[in-house]
Amino acid sequence: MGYHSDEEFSVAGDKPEVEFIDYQNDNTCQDYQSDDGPVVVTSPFPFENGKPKSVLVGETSADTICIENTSSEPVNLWSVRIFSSNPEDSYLLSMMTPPTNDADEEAKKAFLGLTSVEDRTLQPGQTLTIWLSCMPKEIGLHTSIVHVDIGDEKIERVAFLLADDNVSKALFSDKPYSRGRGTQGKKFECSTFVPGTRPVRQHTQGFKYKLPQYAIPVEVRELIECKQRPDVLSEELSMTNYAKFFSTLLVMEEINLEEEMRTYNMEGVSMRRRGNGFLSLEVLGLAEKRPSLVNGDYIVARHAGSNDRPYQGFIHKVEADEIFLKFDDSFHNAHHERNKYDVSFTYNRLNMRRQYKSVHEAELIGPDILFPSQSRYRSVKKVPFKPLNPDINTEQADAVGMILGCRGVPPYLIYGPPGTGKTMTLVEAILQLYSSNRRANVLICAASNSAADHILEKLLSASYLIRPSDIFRLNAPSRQYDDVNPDFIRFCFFEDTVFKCPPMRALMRYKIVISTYMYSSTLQAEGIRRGHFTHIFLDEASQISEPEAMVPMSAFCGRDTVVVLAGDPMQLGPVVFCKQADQDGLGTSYLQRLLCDFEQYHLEDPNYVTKLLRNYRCHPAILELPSQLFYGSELIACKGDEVPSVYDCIGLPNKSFPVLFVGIQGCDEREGNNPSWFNRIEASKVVNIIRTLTRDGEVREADIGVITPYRQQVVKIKRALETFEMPDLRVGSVEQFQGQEREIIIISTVRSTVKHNENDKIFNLGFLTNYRRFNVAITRAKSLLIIVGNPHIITKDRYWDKLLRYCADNGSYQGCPLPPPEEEFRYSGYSDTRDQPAAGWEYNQEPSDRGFRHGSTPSSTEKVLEWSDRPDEDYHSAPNAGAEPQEETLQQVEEEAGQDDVQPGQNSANDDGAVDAAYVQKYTFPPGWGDVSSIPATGWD
Ligand SMILES: Nc1ncnc2c1ncn2[C@@H]1O[C@H](COP(=O)(O)OP(=O)(O)OP(=O)(O)O)[C@@H](O)[C@H]1O
Repeated sequence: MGYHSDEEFSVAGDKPEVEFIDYQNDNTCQDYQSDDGPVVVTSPFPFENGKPKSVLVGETSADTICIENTSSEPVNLWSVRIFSSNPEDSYLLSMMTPPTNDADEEAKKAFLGLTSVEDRTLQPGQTLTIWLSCMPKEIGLHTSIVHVDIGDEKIERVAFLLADDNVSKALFSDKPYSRGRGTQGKKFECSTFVPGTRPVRQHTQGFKYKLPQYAIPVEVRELIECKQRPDVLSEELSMTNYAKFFSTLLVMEEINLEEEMRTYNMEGVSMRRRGNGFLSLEVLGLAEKRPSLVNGDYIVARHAGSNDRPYQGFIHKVEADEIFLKFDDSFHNAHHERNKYDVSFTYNRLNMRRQYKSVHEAELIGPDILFPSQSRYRSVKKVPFKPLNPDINTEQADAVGMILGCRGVPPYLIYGPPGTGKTMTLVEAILQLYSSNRRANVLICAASNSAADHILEKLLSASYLIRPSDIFRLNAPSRQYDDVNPDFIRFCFFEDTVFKCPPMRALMRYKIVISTYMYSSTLQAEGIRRGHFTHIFLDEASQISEPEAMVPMSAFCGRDTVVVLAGDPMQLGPVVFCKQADQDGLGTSYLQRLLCDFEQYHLEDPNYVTKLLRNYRCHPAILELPSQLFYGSELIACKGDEVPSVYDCIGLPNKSFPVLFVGIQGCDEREGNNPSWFNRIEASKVVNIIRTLTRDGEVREADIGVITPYRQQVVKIKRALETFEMPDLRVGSVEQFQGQEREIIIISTVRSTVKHNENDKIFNLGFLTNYRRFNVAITRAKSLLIIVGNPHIITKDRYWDKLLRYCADNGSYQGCPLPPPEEEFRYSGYSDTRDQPAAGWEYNQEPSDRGFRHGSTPSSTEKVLEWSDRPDEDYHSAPNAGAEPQEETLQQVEEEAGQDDVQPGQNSANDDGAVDAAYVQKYTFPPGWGDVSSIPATGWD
């Protein structure tokens, strides 16, 4: 289908450049060669496996455009011309075969590239062959629009080439993506099974406390599976319904996780006999933790298609994509290599059980933790102290003084925007307690292993004070020994490189214990009682759900325990997979509930709370935008505004503005059955920037961090960096960087394809549209922030667009042509209720105001009206205009979004970095073209 119009082409001088043409993998402009008219024009550079053809930078690629007159009359070919190319002038037309890369110089010189071919007659049946060639100088997508003006027809062809370099080429994947994952949720009916052989317990000591099962009550399960809302969720949260309320939310979450885990079930698979009496099973995706399985988990298997009683197989070892299992002996004896099995994975309930227990026991610790009343107003006597850290400012010192003066609950809160020294204040308070109060026993909890290590690191930087034997870093056995910084190993307890909880007598000797929230329950199992810890510090407390926060609190809070929470509700919140549970309260952190529901916190009574606003981390230019967008411009930049000259090597366009947007049109892809996205072109660009920065040795690799929202992009960038041996350079997700900082942060945004149709322009940016993730990502850099991404995609999200314009307005944009400023969207809603600044809460945008205020959640109806009210864009020049809209079902989209970078049981299984849930949107979009609005319409309508 070509485009036919009665209008004339625009005059040459008016023609716009191709700014951006998008495509989708499986349907392209490639089928436009069968035109209705008498002239047939072929499309150059057909897609390969649904993707643009890959070419190497510096090499010439050429393909033909054949113009055939199929009529019985001669037709006049008025012109064939390159209407526009991106990058500019990257394509040429010619009447002869362009010289190949190894052709001699003379042939190359003799080659005459044109931008247009004019005036000739095509006889009936005659075919004219014209060559379109491109020699990319840069990596990224190269596009060209070719116009053929023949007889009465005007026909358009669009060419795509993706220019790779050696780094991106090495990341190329020829494994096509398929959504197929296991048996897609097929329920494996088995109420009982033949028990398997458990691995030997990793704990040498018998736990004094046995964690109850907390089986899901049948009636609650039925209710939730029938999509009915349990009554308790409509009640106001109180001391009497606290355990029931949160248990119900946990059940909803657990059922969701079970379903998710079932989608990995497999049918008709084989197992292999391995040494030491194991059977091994290949589980594709295991390396990416899809599913997340660790030693001690189990699967259930039976002969394929049978209804036999199934067998339980415990996982004794996990290696790459294989698990090593032990079933009952009878299963092993009956096994033949040719046997086929149906396999069901089970969700690891351990962390859920810890949380059920925590909410049940929370009722025992009384209302001062759960519902700190205003009637029992407290007046804390600030304790004077001599700061150990000479840098701490007045507000931080006040907070420490108050913490030292606290006697028992309610909790004390330190909250404030990124980089305002919350962790530093906690560290000062801990060190003051340690050095001045020999009775003090401190427990510090963090949301992930990396966050817990970060606190250990900060404490150790004052190591002249702390005796190493007084401090202990508790690790779960599932944590890999090699994952721990060798400097920290002496603070851990392990046997044969397996981490353990030390025996009670050793535990009692430590003055400072650092753990993740979840694994702190092991201390209780080991015998530590309530009241042992005089102080409990909960860092990044806004990142965890209330039941998670209750794990250490309900286990260890005695009457006199001082509890201190630090966090920022505008940064990443709790990980919740079930949308309903998320909305009903599981997505609200305990810290947020205190700030929201209790006046003494809400009004920032200094007896309960300190708010920090001085930012010491970021260059003022890095800070300005997040301060404006999320903190009512209240943030005070305390870092100097010098930009080190060592950054000149990357050619900062504005030398005093260290926020650089590097625009690149790459290709977002997925491979195998892994739903996470990657973009090899961006990966290569990131590596290139890193190599330029570190070339002279003035910038250390440890000073650089790479943040990208997609797990697979993390893998690809790490792989690309392996070649250049940069082990100290951290590449991770936003979640893994929360609480952390680097001199230089490079963000790779990955997404490069937008899907939408005429009526529904809701964007498919997935993880990028979470404002909290955005806020965390852009506030990690101290001196230089570089964003590598496709500006045409990024601009579709309100916040990323602001960042893009912020860079452009300050002359700090490099790369492909910028999209025109988007029509100012009136955002009455966001991509979902969690996706707006603090659902139910928001920082007040009035600088004079206090900061927080209650807000209301715009309804989704408002959002739809808003979008459908937008004037229709000009679609008729789209090559697939008129194509049948393809509707993706909610389920498909949920599957896609839900799997993006979140794995059920990930935290439960490996106690590792928390990840935020994907928030699901419903999209309707056509196959074929993406951003149809960006195809130049001039001349064709
Ligand atoms: N009073 C201060 N003077 C100088 N530097 C400070 C001060 N307070 C904090 N910093 C520095 O600011 C940076 C951020 O501090 P910190 O990590 O404690 O902030 P945070 O509020 O916990 O950040 P986030 O919200 O991102 O977790 C660190 O480099 C820290 O050393």
